[in-house]
Amino acid sequence: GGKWTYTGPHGEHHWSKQYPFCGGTFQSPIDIQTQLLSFDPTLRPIELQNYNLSANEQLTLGNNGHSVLLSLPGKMFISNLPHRYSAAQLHLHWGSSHLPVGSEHTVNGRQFAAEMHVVHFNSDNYPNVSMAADKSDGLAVLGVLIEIGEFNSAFDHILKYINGIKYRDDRVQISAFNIRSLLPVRLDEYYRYDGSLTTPPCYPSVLWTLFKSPISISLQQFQALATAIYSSHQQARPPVPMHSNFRTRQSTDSRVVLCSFQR
Ligand SMILES: NS(=O)(=O)c1c(F)c(F)c(S(=O)(=O)CCO)c(N[C@H]2CCc3ccccc32)c1F
Ligand SMILES: [Zn+2]
Repeated sequence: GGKWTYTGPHGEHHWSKQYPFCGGTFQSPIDIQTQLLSFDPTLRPIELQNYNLSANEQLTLGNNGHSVLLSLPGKMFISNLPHRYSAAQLHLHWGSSHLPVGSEHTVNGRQFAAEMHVVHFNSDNYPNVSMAADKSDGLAVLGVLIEIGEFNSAFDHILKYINGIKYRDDRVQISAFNIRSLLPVRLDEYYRYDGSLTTPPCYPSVLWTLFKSPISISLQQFQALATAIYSSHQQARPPVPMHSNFRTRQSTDSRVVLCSFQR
């Protein structure tokens, strides 16, 4: 991406100067206020196809200076949305080792340690994620809240390679695995709203699905993520650690957040 950052002179309060949508409507993330949720019985359990990738496939794990990204094959898709939404990539947002709160979405003001986003694009209407990114029906992102707790062996498929992508534009090839194992057990309980990319260009093009159940990773796994990664290139001086790569909460305005569950 461009030269935007999360703090300083190119931080989020300056994004809208170069990326006008960042100052617009339908922005993400937001605080999910559970008292204001509207139950929608048409919100069915999320159905995922071809998420169980085999170990002899390879995926690219990379550092783009803003996040840690895992490329995903387009054969993975969500099958019960208004269009087929095919997977493009997943990436993470996290806090810092001193402040282990770094989720983008919050629930009743509670910020979680981290958040994972699985980015999909409308492959019925567009050839790739870049062409879909600025279209109102272009993207569907699955959000997973991450808290500190039990060791997460599924996450270790990614975290064990973290020292190979320390610097901006580092990339490694990793063995694929069952991406479903990164998601919570309950795919039937989620929040749904219309929002945006949480990074520039902030296009209001995202159908957000945020699962109610957080997943857990261990403190050691979190610390590895929070301390291993730099936003700067390997040869850059001084090195710029990457942490707290989350956008602050945006106003919900007149949007109503739907939920797939009662109680
Ligand atoms: N939190 S989020 O889900 O809104 C989100 C990000 F947080 C994020 F960092 C990225 S990015 O590609 O790493 C950085 C510039 O878009 C994307 N990238 C997506 C969106 C647009 C686009 C276009 C081509 C390839 C990937 C992406 C993203 F969708
Ligand atoms: Zn994201």
